[in-house]
Amino acid sequence: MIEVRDLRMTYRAPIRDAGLKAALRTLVHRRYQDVKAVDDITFDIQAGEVVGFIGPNGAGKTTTMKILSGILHPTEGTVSVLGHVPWQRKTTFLRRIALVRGSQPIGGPVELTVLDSLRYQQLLYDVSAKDFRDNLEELTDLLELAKLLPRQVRALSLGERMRAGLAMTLLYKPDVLFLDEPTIGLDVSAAAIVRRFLKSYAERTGATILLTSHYMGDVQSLCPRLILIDKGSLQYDGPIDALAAKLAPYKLIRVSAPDAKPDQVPQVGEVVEKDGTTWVIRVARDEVAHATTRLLNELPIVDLAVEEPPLENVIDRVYREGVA
Ligand SMILES: Nc1ncnc2c1ncn2[C@@H]1O[C@H](COP(=O)(O)OP(=O)(O)OP(=O)(O)O)[C@@H](O)[C@H]1O
Repeated sequence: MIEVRDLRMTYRAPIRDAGLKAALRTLVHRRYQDVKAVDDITFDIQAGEVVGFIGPNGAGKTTTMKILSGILHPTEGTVSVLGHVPWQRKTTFLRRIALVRGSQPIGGPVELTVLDSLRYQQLLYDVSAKDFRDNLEELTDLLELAKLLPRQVRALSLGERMRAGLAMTLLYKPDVLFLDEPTIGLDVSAAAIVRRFLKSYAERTGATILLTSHYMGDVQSLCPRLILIDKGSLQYDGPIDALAAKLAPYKLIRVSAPDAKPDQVPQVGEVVEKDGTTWVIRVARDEVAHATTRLLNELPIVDLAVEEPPLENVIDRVYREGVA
């Protein structure tokens, strides 16, 4: 469905010294600096997969998304999406894909009402009257749009714009969806509506989705697979569950022992959390069996659980220290 081979993108960014004089000088003599945004990325995505595409700020996620959706022409490499070269921008390709950007969910005229924007989209994408009625009914229901339909786009809040933007995009049922930070800036409940909607949309339609987000809640609830990039290079591509095992060399043991004395807890690892008589202890992965046995033998334990470290912590560590 999506094939990316040896993808590279270098921007030529204009630069100049500070000050008015320097600004005037650039009118006759421009200087540029090369910025490597994507540096040799290769991956495949199969039909129906929902993949989280993550990385720190400036990693190259948006650039890759723009190339895959046909907005940018890469410097090097080959890409095939639905059998098309995206930047050729054939109508048959554009009608089957969509790029939704959380920072700018609606691209059309802001004077139109939401319903008129949807009708405009119907014309642009040649959606039949029946499909329009059916899809609109379904999207209105799932995205809680009824009250928004008669309102002007310009007067919508960011969360409302996102919901309306998703409806406009999904009205023509694209097979491939590129979502660039779909919950950015949304409050907890608006983000939850968007997440719930995307999950059910993916399950019902079997759409292929590539999603970037800085909120691990998004990727954890939606994406069984993660692709992690940093400074334009691929760092990890695999199941989300295996990421912690590969990248975090420890597990957490949560023990609850109401009758234990505070100094009775054996030194099996670093205590990272303490709440009354419950301790969370960080233990090296290959020490877990030994540590658990000691805890069970030496403490009056009522509950013990071995947990993977939270995804946030793993990702934060990877962003700060890189992949070993
Ligand atoms: N039009 C452009 N001209 C020059 N450099 C650019 C341009 N767009 C992006 N860049 C640079 O390319 C690099 C990758 O940017 P990109 O927006 O793809 O990163 P990102 O992973 O989406 O980041 P974020 O999480 O902050 O949105 C950055 O160093 C950025 O400054």
